[in-house]
Amino acid sequence: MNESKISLINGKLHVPNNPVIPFIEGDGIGPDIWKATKLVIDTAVNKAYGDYRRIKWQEVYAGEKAFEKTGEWLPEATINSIKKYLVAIKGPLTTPIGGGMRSLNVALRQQLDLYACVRPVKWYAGVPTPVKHPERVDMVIFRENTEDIYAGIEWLDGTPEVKKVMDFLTNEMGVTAIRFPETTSIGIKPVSKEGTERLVRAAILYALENKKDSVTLVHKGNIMKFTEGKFKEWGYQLAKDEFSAHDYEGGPWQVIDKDGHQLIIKDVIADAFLQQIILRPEQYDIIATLNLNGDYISDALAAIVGGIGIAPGANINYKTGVSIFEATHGTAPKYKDLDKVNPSSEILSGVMMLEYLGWQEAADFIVKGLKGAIKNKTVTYDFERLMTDATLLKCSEFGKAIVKNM
Ligand SMILES: NC(=O)C1=CN([C@@H]2O[C@H](COP(=O)(O)OP(=O)(O)OC[C@H]3O[C@@H](n4cnc5c(N)ncnc54)[C@H](OP(=O)(O)O)[C@@H]3O)[C@@H](O)[C@H]2O)C=CC1
Ligand SMILES: O=C(O)CCC(=O)C(=O)O
Ligand SMILES: [Mg+2]
Repeated sequence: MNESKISLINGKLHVPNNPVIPFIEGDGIGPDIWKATKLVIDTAVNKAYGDYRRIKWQEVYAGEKAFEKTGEWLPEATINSIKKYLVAIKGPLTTPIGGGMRSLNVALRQQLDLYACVRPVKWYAGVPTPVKHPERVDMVIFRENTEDIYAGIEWLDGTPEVKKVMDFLTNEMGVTAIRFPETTSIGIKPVSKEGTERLVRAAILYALENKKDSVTLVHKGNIMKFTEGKFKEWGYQLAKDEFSAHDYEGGPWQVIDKDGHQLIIKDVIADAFLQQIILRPEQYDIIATLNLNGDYISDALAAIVGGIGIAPGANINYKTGVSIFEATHGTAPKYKDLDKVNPSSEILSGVMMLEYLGWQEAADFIVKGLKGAIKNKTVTYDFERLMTDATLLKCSEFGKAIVKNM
């Protein structure tokens, strides 16, 4: 057995003391935030475990760097390496808008079947925010990561393909509601029972493990009845079938009783949810939602606690153990190579990765360092511009400030 390979045995992650962890540096601001992140993670692991534990980083390629080196945007070797070593971390990758290739980020999630995009959102004291009570926000988003309109099934207006689909819809399916059939592009939104169930199951298990008060199914089921509506129905049904949930105050809300703790399963329509997270965020803990809703909600919630400079995430398949940790934000191209942006999103994704490995002591050192740097008002531009008397740090300097405060 290769001692430095993380493995999943009987559903449990086995982590050697020197695990190989593949990383993708990323495009745009990727190299800057990765440098700061690597420094912070390596220092925290060393501080927590000395020479006993150390990550063996293995660079794998995707995006612009991959194209330069191999002529491919997402080489097979990268996918194979992540499958082999199970746990990986990545920087953001560029996706052209409109035409051009499909998202490499989405491709990685789909090819590795990383069905849960897990994005915790909470406020760190001292971070400037646009709301009065950011401390009331403490949520974890479970975003379905492999289906919905992100599956990329779409046809461009004016092509023979879209004409074929249009003919099928009008002639064989009796569709009459397409307003301008000659100039319409078409996209398809697949949402399955299996896809919904594995996502909602992961959200409920997380909520029970962490003794949270509620899981909220966020959907637009009033309009998209058979996709978003079924997501809600399948979610409630799973709570009943697998967790013995029963009606709460007459239903449709459910309640799960476990070890003297009550977990409420509820639902809310997505637009109403987006105003309630600003007005009454304390009513929400764990959010389970479909892919597009989850994308919007991630950035909206991040803004409430200080912006996407401090919004971590993970893409996980709980069955295979394969996971990629990554910031919620993108490549912010205007800041490329300026050593300017906030590396906190990537660093906190590293914290999630360490927690996933069970290396809690190292994760705790990073959070302590981050809190210290923010408390001292030594911060990057995104926070500094909203604070008074703060010291403006570069991306790399902020990494060092975290290390200093560990
Ligand atoms: N998972 C991934 O790899 C993702 C990739 N993308 C891709 O990234 C590219 C750019 O997307 P775009 O829509 O501009 O979104 P970005 O998230 O890249 O940037 C939007 C704005 O967010 C702020 N921001 C982003 N990252 C940071 C940071 N680390 N610290 C501080 N502020 C930050 C900046 O705001 P300000 O201008 O106010 O300073 C920036 O201009 C696209 O190709 C997109 O497809 C997008 C999201 C996720
Ligand atoms: O892949 C992309 O370019 C965007 C993805 C995204 O916005 C997200 O996952 O939050
Ligand atoms: Mg997004």
